[in-house]
Amino acid sequence: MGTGASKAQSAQKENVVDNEEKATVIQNCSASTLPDNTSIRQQIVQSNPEDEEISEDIEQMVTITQKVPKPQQTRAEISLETEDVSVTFESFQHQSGALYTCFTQNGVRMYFDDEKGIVPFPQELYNQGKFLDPYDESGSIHDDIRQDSNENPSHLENNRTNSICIPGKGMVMTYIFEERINVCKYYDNDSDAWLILPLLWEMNLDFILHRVQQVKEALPAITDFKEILAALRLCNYDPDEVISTFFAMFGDSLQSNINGQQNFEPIALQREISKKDKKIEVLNKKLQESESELETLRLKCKYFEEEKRHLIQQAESLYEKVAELQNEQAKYLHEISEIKCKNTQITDKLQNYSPLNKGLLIKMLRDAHELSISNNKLRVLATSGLSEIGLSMEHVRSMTMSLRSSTKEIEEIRSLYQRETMERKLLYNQLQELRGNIRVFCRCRLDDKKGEHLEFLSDEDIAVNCNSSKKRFRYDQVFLPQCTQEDVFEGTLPIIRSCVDGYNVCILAYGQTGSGKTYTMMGTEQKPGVNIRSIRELLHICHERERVKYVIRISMLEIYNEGVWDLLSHDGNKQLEIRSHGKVVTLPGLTEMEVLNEEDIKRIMSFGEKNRTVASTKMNTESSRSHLIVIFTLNGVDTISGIASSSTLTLCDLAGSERISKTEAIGQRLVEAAAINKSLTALGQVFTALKTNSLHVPYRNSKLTHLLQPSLSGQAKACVFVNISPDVKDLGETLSSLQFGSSIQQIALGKPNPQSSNIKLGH
Ligand SMILES: Nc1ncnc2c1ncn2[C@@H]1O[C@H](COP(=O)(O)OP(=O)(O)OP(=O)(O)O)[C@@H](O)[C@H]1O
Repeated sequence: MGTGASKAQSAQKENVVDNEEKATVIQNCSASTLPDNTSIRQQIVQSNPEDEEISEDIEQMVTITQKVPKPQQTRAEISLETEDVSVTFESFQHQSGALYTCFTQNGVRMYFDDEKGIVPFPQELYNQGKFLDPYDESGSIHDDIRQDSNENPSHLENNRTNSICIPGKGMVMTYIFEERINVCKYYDNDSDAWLILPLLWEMNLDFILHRVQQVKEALPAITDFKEILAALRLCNYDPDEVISTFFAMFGDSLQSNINGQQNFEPIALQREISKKDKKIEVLNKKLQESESELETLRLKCKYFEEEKRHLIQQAESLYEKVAELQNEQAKYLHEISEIKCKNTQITDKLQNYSPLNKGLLIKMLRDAHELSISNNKLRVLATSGLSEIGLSMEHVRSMTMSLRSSTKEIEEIRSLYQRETMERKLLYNQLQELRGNIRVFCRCRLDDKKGEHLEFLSDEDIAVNCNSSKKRFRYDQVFLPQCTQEDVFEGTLPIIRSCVDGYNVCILAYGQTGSGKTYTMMGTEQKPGVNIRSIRELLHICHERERVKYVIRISMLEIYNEGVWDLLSHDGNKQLEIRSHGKVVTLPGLTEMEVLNEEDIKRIMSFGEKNRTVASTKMNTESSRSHLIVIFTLNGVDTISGIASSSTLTLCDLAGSERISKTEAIGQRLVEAAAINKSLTALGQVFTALKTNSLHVPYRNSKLTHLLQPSLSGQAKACVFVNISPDVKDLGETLSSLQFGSSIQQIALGKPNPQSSNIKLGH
């Protein structure tokens, strides 16, 4: 790997945010910026069958450019030399602000579509923007396509100048301008302006090809030239910048490929995962929108149901009234007709009928008439009420229909979402397998003093705001201050289980003093930490596997001032020597105690803790100035097959990681701080060597790394907790811890392999 790669590594740390943004842009424009040759050909032939010959030429050119011409190839070999082809480039400004490069070939206007490649310019786009006339109304060249009207080609004679043959235009001059996007332009004599040179033609420039080749050589894992070219454009044709951006995107996957392993699977998986993530995001959004639409419909439906009930009640009471009135009317009519009949009879008989009765009759007739009018009014009212009810019913029916279809749509989206999420999970697991087995978690201490400087962006991302810049870090998981001990243990559960399958497992807590390492590892009586929960889980799994007989032993050690001390020895604190034979590390004389249940473990650990306190008091130091290591050895024998397995679970509460300069230590404290610094630096060096697949991993640079060698080599699974304080006064230490953690995040221990090298204790 050349200088580009080493530059890339340091840039990777410094420019996490910048590179991530660029990476997103590169990913967005990659693979779609240049079309695939078959699709170009199809599209051109479809749009204009007579142009098959031209399309063949283009196809040939794309094929050649995709294969990357060897340096001795001349430009003539890869240019489009068909005489009868006339190409005119145009710029189309979409109302969204996007600028499309179009060109016209034999009367057909084509453009570079981000997804489909070269396609005929869609009819519907004509109304959504305008073609930029190289000359605006005032006669001057349009700003969006003009590079610099003062820049005459004759002034631009340097190594950024080139020339290229564009069919129909002949040789044109190209120039790489000093700006970020679309920097390669060609000089168009007809319009006297610098116009954008499409990527397809840009591939013909030696200047560009040389840089593409440089990136390709440094990163053989990136095989797509279109992607490299698009990235180069974004990075001002600086191959080093492109390399570091790709590092930010693919990290250790590129690293392992550089080291000769021709396995590009992780990159493809990462791409797949990021595609899936995007899809999931879209589906998620759609699901949310549909759900909120459904909620609105549900509310509307509820409202109309209420309305319907109300109207039905009204109609019922109206019907009752109408019926009552109709009865009354009928009664009156009956009475009237009776009276009328009697009246006629009486009139016939009595010529001089009393004027009083006549008046009564007239009054009754008038009453009957009024009753008939009010009856009609009621009838009209009842009819309109009924038609209103009919309308409401219609409304409710249509609402129910759309509710039903929305529910169906939501169900479909939900099942699609679940499928995508499942697929993502599968891909993620595959990626984890390929990456090796080191998980890095970040946990923030619970504190009222949480400042604005920490931003928890997602389950995996945390950002620190300092000096008006934002540094972003990605972990396997970020635990918020309010996360419980149960939540935190969930993350480590899978690797604890693999200890029973014969893997060496190591859990480390890293962070400054007071950041919550001991709380995470040991916890309290009521809220036990990872230590107790892990061993509980181990005991539980061992108990479940009836066929295998397990023997579990515990040892407890302390590393203080580069000395290893046995905390379980009964004859006071005993110093131990680390010996190694090949990959096997031994600690002759180390006390190991067999444990059968949780009570045994608690009792033994509290004995060890007491020994630690006595020792630290004797030495006038604080226990947080040493590394505490608890090792569980698990030996299993399958009672049926007789197969034996052996593994270790190493739990490590590291000493505070604060820098010596901060502690202002002198005398004994300075010696302590220097020892801690040495061992944590050695830990960092081990991780760096693992990251670069170095032939030599400096495990022996400190007692800590020497002891942890079997748990940090290719045959182990590890889990690192980076504990941070939310207090703004700890900002510096928080940043340095997060940086340490994120550098481990990119390490692959290698594919784990059960039952290999081990810590052999007490021999
Ligand atoms: N997530 C948390 N929730 C509640 N209390 C916490 C949490 N993390 C830490 N604490 C409390 O913060 C204090 C400091 O934590 P702890 O002793 O675990 O830090 P440490 O990093 O181990 O420090 P040292 O290096 O001195 O051992 C303790 O009182 C602990 O109970």
